[in-house]
Amino acid sequence: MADPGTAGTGEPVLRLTGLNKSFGPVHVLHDVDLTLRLGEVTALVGDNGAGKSTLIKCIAGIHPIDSGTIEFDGRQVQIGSPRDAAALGIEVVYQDLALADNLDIVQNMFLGRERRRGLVLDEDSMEEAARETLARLSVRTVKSVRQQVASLSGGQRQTVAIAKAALWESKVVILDEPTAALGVAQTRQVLDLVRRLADTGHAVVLISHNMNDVFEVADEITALYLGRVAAQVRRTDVTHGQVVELITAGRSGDLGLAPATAAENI
Ligand SMILES: Nc1ncnc2c1ncn2[C@@H]1O[C@H](COP(=O)(O)OP(=O)(O)OP(=O)(O)O)[C@@H](O)[C@H]1O
Repeated sequence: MADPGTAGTGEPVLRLTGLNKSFGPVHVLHDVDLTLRLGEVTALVGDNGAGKSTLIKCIAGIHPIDSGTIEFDGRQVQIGSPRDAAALGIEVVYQDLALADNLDIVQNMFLGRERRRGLVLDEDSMEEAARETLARLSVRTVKSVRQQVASLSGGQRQTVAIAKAALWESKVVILDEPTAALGVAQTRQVLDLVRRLADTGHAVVLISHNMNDVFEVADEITALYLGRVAAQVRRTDVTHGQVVELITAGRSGDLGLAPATAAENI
């Protein structure tokens, strides 16, 4: 029987309990529980409108929550702004990547958080840190950290955005459909990077509609259905078909879920 939120082996870093979020009369998230663990990739899946973006925006401090608790590193926290999220070590890579084309990789990785020595930018230190981060993540697809982002391929841009998120001693990195616009080879590279991000100690959330990506790289799968957690299960405990059922019907008949994890009474 699946045991939501406790089956993983990594250390829990972020725990959401009973999270609710409405926009006016529209109740979007219902009593959402979610545990993220260091060293693990949690795939967040769900149909269009299931509430994935809303959930990550609550974690990222963009949407205030209506009720529920957020624990980070074992203590209860309030995340009132993206700045609060970043201070805790939560980074989000949105689909637009938020990279500046006219700047190089180093400038992008430090955009808005530049290092200075006195009044001048400490270019050497930033360049070194950018190189180190890319090396730690075994990124070999980027030739020079002084390359302009405008000249990079889609996969390289995604790589830079992910490395940027890993630069800030972040503990939780949330990736919104990182492979959506990529071809086969670049998808492969980005999935490898997602895995390495977890292997270097981060808790990674991967939002994806692609079951192959999910099964390739996730440790844990959380399925949202109409704003409720239909299941949080180990990837090795489920089949593609069962996850598709969770996404499309909010339950899977042949999956032995504890009652609390089944999206009942919807
Ligand atoms: N600012 C808002 N005001 C009102 N309703 C909203 C707002 N943001 C999201 N919603 C509603 O919340 C529900 C969940 O949307 P959300 O974007 O979180 O889903 P999603 O799972 O990310 O979908 P997709 O896969 O299409 O991105 C939808 O019904 C959407 O219309």
